[in-house]
Amino acid sequence: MAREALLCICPPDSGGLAALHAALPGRTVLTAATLHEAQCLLDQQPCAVGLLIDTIGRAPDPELQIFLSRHSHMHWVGVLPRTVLDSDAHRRLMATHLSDYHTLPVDPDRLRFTLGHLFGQAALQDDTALPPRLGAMGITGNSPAVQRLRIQIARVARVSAPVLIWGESGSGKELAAQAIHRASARAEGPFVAINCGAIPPNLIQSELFGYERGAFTGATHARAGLIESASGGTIFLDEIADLPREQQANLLRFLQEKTIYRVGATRSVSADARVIAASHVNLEVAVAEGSFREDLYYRLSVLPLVVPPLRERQADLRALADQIFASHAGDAGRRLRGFTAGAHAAMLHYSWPGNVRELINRIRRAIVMCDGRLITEEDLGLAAPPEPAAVAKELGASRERFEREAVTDALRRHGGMVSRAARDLGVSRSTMYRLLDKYGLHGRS
Ligand SMILES: Nc1ncnc2c1ncn2[C@@H]1O[C@H](COP(=O)(O)OP(=O)(O)OP(=O)(O)O)[C@@H](O)[C@H]1O
Repeated sequence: MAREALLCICPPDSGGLAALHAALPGRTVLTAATLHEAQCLLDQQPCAVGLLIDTIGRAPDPELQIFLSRHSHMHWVGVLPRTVLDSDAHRRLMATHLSDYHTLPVDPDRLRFTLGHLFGQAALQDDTALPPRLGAMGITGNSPAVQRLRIQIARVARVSAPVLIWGESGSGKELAAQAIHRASARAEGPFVAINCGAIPPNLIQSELFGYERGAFTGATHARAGLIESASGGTIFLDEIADLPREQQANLLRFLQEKTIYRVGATRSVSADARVIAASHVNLEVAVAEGSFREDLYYRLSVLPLVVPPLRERQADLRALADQIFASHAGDAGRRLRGFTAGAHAAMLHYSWPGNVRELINRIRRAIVMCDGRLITEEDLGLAAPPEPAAVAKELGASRERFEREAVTDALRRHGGMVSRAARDLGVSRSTMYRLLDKYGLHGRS
C-alpha cells in the first residue's frame, strides 16, 4: 500500500540517511532534499508518516510551517541536533506539528519503535473495517443544539453564498464546514482549509492568491494560490480575524468579482470557490475595534452559523466519548473495555473549555496511561464530581442556616412577638414554636 512508504526530508550533507536505513530495514523510503522535492513526491503518492532529518533549524521556518500545515494529516517525526531545542520558535513549531522527535545521533531502536507506532495509528485511521459510528453529516451527537446545527448546515449547503461560522476553539467549526461542503453541489470539488493565524503575514498573500514566476526572489515557477486551487469546491478560512487588513481587501475583491490577482500578475484570473470563514472571536467586536473591515464582515456573514460549545450539549458527551474511544482504543496495545461510571460522571461535571478537541486529547491520553481495563476519571485527569450524598448534606446545612437566620430576623423585627413573626414568615404558630425549639431560640422570643 502506497501510504506505507515513509517520506524522509533530509538535507544531502546531513548524513542522516545512513542511520535511517539502519533503523528501517525493509521499509520503502522516499527521500527529498528540499521541501519542494518533498511536495513533488507527495503530489505523486500520499504518505502517512514523514521524517524531518536535521531539517528543522535549516529550512526557513515560515516555509516549513506552511508545508507542515498543508500536510497536517500526516504524522511527522523530527530528528534534530539537540541545540535546536534551545530555540523557543523551534520548540513551538515542534509542539504544533510533530508527533515525536529524536535528537542526533539517532537511536535506531527507538526510531523504529516510534515509526512503527505511527504507521500503526495511520493504519487504524485508514481502516474502513472499523465502524466509524459517526452521526449524520459526520457530526456525532443528537442534542437539540446539534440537531439545530444539522438543519442549518443542510440549509446553507443549498446555496453558494459565503458562510461565517462562529464557535469556541475545538468546538467543531471545521467539521461543520466540511459537512456543508459535502452536502453542497460542490461536494465533488476540493475542500481546501487554511488557518489564517498559522501563516506568517508576509506569506499569506502568496499562499491565498498564488504568484507569478519572478514575483519575488525564489519564485522560480508560477504557483496557483489556495483560493484558485479550491475552484469548483470550497475554501475554508479558519481564524479569519487574523487575516491582515491588506489581504482582507483582496479577499473582499474576490468575493465581489470572483477574480484574483496572483502576486506579480498584471491580469486577474477567475476562481470559483465558495468561501466558508470561521472565527472564535466575535468579529463584530473586531470591526468595532478597527482590526476587521466592516464591508468584509457584512459580505462574509450572509449566512451566519454558530457551533455550540460542548458544555451546552452535555447530552452528546457519552456518544462522543464512546466514538472517540472506539477510534483510538487500538493505541493502548491491549484490550480496553471503556469508561467507569465515575469517569462518565466526571466528564458530565467538567466544563470542557477546549471543547471536543480537549475531549479527544484527554481520552487519547487516558487510553495510553490507564492501568486497568476501564478508564477512570483520574486517567482522564478530571476531578471526581461531588458525591450525591455530600451534595444533599451540604444542601441540608445551607437550608438550616437560612431557616435559623430567617426566624432570628423575624423575631428581631417584631420585638420577639412569636405570632407576628410567624405571620410575617407565612408559617403557623405551631411551626414557629417547632423552629424555636429546633434552633434553641426560645430565650430570644
Ligand atoms: N460533533 C462532533 N462529532 C465528532 N467529532 C467532532 C465533533 N465536533 C468536533 N469534533 C472533532 O473535534 C476536533 C476539533 O474540531 P474542529 O477542528 O472542527 O474544531 P474547530 O472549532 O475548527 O477548532 P479551532 O477553532 O481550533 O480551529 C476534530 O478532530 C473534529 O473532528
